[in-house]
Amino acid sequence: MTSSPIIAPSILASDFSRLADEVHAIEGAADWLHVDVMDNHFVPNLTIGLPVVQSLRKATSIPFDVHLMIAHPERWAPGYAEAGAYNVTFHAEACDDPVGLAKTLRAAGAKAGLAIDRDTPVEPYLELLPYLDTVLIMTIKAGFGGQSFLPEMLDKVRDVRRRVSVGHLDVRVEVDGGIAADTIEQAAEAGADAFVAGTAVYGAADPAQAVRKLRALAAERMGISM
Ligand SMILES: O=C(CO)[C@H](O)[C@H](O)COP(=O)(O)O
Repeated sequence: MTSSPIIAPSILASDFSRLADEVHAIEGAADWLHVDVMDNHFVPNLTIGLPVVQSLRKATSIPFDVHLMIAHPERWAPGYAEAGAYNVTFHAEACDDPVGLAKTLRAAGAKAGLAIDRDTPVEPYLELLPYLDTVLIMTIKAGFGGQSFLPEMLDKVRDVRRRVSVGHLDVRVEVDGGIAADTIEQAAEAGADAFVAGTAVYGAADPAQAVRKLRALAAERMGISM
């Protein structure tokens, strides 16, 4: 199955003092809004949490792609599903029972995603794909925006894509970190079909136009006419 590319701008790169306006700037162009939740524990950075997501949910209809870079995701992830997140992704490195948490998220009405950080191999998690809706391959070390894309992470993307294709699974293969006009095509060619972009979108003069350009580049490489 070939799916249209998903472009998910990361609000981490937006102006937090004007969060709702920043979201409205990409509405109608972007597919998902990527929401980076960091706890100053699992990663050294600290961003936003559930109250902000609950408030923002009322300000826009764009689907939320929540990326939990937090310890003990089993304690917090269901709250994001209940707050109306479309997709809730937690880290493999932080979770003892990924299948159990994925089932909980689905029961709460969300899609379930598993994130794999830079230094984590993907092989042990390939057998979990039937329980997942998204696999997020970090193309940087999780924790900060604005880092350089790591092309060596694309072997993980290829591995996941191969397993998804062979198993005829309905799983999005998402990449996050350093995705921009000069890197998105490599990621698409490796098999990614969902792309998080922070700096490349919110650092652009016209964020909506930047989203459209990224989607066109990805679609062309995926052989999809838009
Ligand atoms: O998860 C993240 C950081 O851990 C961000 O989503 C990611 O860094 C996106 O930002 P950029 O496109 O600027 O790299």
